[in-house]
Amino acid sequence: CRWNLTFRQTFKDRLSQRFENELPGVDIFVTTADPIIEPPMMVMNTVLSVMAYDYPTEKISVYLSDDGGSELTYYALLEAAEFAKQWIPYCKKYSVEPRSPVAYFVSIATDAVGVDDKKANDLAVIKKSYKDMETKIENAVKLGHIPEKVRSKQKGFSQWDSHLSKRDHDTYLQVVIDGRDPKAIDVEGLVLPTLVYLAREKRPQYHHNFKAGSMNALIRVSSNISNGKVILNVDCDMYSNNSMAIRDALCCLMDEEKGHEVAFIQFPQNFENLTKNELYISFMRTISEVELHALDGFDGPFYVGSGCFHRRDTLCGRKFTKGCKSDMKWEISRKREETTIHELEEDSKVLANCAYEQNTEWGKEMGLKYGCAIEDVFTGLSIQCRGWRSVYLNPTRKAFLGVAPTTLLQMLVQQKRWSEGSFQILLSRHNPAFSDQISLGQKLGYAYVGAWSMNFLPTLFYTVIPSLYLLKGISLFPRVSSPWIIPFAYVIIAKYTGSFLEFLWAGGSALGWWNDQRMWLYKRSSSYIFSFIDTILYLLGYSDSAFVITAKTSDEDESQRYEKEIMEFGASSPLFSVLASLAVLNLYCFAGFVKEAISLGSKGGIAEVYDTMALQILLCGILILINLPLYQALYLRKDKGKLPGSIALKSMAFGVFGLTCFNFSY
Ligand SMILES: O=c1ccn([C@@H]2O[C@H](COP(=O)(O)OP(=O)(O)O[C@H]3O[C@H](CO)[C@@H](O)[C@H](O)[C@H]3O)[C@@H](O)[C@H]2O)c(=O)[nH]1
Ligand SMILES: [Mn+2]
Repeated sequence: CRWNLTFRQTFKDRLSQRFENELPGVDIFVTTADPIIEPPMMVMNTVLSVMAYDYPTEKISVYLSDDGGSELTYYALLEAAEFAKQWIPYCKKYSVEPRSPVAYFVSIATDAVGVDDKKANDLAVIKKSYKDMETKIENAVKLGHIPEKVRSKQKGFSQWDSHLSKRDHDTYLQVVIDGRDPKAIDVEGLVLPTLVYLAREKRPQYHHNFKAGSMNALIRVSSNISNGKVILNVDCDMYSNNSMAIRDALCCLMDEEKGHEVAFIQFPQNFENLTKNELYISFMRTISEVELHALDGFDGPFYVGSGCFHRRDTLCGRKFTKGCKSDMKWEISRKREETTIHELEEDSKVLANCAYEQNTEWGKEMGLKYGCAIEDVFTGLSIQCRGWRSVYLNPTRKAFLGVAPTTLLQMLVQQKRWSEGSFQILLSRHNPAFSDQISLGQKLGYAYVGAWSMNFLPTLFYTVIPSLYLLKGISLFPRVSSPWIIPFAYVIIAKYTGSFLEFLWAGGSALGWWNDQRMWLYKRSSSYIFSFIDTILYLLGYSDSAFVITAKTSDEDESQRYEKEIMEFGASSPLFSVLASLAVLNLYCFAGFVKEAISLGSKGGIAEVYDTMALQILLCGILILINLPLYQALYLRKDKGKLPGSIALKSMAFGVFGLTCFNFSY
């Protein structure tokens, strides 16, 4: 994975010089699924940030897909559209960065600007408008529905009159800002980007295919409304942190020599809410700063969902053909200038109905692929198998910032979904090994993530067996005094110094690396076991794969502990039962060994023990150190984030049971 790291730099001024008047239309998709887990205010900040890109506004169209089918989200979008009229000109006037209002307000030190200054005045005005919008939206959210007074003012709400539930409703679609309308202008009189709300039809008898389903509905609806040649897709928490990102991506897509081979440009997933030592997701650092750069050296990175620019036609199944340079036209084809907005809405709605995809290639060769827990990687793979390459861009000013999981359980559940999806790909007939279109390096890249799940086997082996044998006094590794220790010592030292230095190089902290080792262990000994079992059951037809949405909020207590980097357990999940049982088993083994060693020590046989058992002592000892926060959560902590008593009991019972079995079998 580290053979051919590739780093790219773009020259945006040259893009402007050559192509400023021929820049393509860009359709931006934001997906949300639940107004509770994904608060409308957060979603609106993302929407506003992408509406305000440094790019000709008439060429930007923003589509919000709401799988929650919630009128609260719709209402929030109406309010955001009003606020955009002030926000977009403000951003352009002061070259604001980042362009998510809330992130911007946090980032500027208010006391730095003079009071009578024009800028300070503008800032106060814009802040006030933002507050007003926020109050209105939050009040509606608190209330749980839209007050009749507001409802009656906007005919769009009447779509909800027939609403049955989140899983059973018509298509709701409204062009909130019609970019073609000469009256759709901001406070400075400049045109606004097009803004569309979509909640695709949901019926219990049709599978909705989660995010992939909503993306496909968006692809069709947008093709009927703005038909931008480039599609950017972001998760609802991933706001734009760099207003130049569209131009960065276009530098790669419009490159006259190589651009025609490129299907998509992936930016890394970075996070805003990280603590100093990244308690849970420090591994994303290695993925973003090292592994994706490495894949870029082998014909391109995976498509990892958020922060990715696609060519519309390659996303819809187009094959790469050598010498197709000439028909890559970029002109904007704003469709149907003459249709009225009402007509446009009505015939776009049909495209988002459940039955539309029946007996079509959607979900197979068209659009995002269905039937995999990570639709993104699966879709990217199929694009690469059609001969395209992809590009990884990681500018210094991060292009997108999102919300990382803030509890251990959220992280483990997310990891379960990711490893399950990768394993599904590996076991399917789409296994990249069979493709003759993708390079060996890329195949190895897919194999590496595909095998995540299976890693639980060696991990379980190494966390259980050497410790049990340590207790028994049976040595499994070479003696320290034997030359056979050299390969072991070499691998251990080289691997860990390597990964430590790399982590620091990638911008992490020493403690962050230590946390990373813990997460390495926890993912492998919980998420991966369950994803392995679930994938096998899924293949045998016994279970259906689901998409558990990652929560993007946490309560006051929880976030305080997160800030202080205290690990959050607090739930009785089977994932925790496994982790606690393994930790307790190791504690017993180590304690038993220490007791034994003390009595041996008094008889003088201790040196022999160290010589024969050194590696097992090291391994078991490190497992204990790494598990310290878990023991605390089991036995010492009193707050809500501790492990529940039931898990303490279970893990103790398992520990005793494990030891007894082992004793009897030996
Ligand atoms: O039925 C659904 C479920 C999810 N989503 C949206 O999908 C996005 C990602 O969901 P999240 O719970 O945040 O998942 P993550 O694990 O953080 O997301 C990563 O992994 C997913 C695949 O597992 C990809 O879809 C994402 O793009 C990628 O960022 C969010 O905007 C959701 O609103 C939907 O639109 N419909
Ligand atoms: Mn997410």
